[in-house]
Amino acid sequence: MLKEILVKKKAQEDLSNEPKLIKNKYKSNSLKKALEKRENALIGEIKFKSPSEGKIIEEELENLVRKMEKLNSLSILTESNYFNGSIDYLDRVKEIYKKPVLRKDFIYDKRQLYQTKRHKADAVLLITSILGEKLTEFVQLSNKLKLDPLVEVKTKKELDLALKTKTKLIGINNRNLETLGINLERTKKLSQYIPEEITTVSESGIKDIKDIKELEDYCDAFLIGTAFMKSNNLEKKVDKFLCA
Ligand SMILES: O=P(O)(O)OC[C@@H](O)[C@@H](O)c1c[nH]c2ccccc12
Repeated sequence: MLKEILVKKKAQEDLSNEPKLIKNKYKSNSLKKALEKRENALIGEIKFKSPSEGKIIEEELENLVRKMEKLNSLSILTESNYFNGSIDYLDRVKEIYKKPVLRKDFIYDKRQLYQTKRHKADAVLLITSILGEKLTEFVQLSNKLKLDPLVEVKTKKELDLALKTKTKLIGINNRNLETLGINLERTKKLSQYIPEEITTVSESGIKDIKDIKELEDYCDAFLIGTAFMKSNNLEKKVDKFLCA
């Protein structure tokens, strides 16, 4: 799956004119800091479609943001083919939501980091299985651009690579990107190797308070998308998760 997404993305995206920002024109909000508040350590994700769910929701982006505004941070899917996202969503969200916004996409080229910054995100997802040994350089450039990198891992080997970088945020993805299956045990298994000073985020497949209770001793924060998007009362769902 990951491979297909990347092939299509690379074929469509023209990064040749992406300006390299010299000055940091945009101030950014620290995602790590936002997640340090134990009672609001949630990243709410906006995604309209996904390979595992198909179509998820049809609603105006701004409406969704307003309903989620109590959350301390948001993740915005910007990949277009498989997730119906758009890079412009970042600008639209930042117009009305002043807390940290994470760009959720498939980053393979450093120019995408400048692009992310230009579209005003505060943080960026870096997927270890895409970047491999290049991860260190990408973390460095993200930090330089004041884009908090959230480094995503799925295996112990990927985690070892992530720990060699200067990242302060690590996300453990509970979803297998090939089979799309969920395994929450992965958070339990991998978190034990992550040093205290790093903020550990458990990503994907968290459906209800029970899942949060099961994992809360193993991580510092949660990234939740589908459960929010599919809820028939999003504001209430946000309140419920915030009280967990
Ligand atoms: O909708 P969920 O199961 O709550 O998952 C959210 C998020 O973790 C998931 O969208 C995700 C995690 N890593 C990714 C990488 C690319 C695209 C999407 C993702």
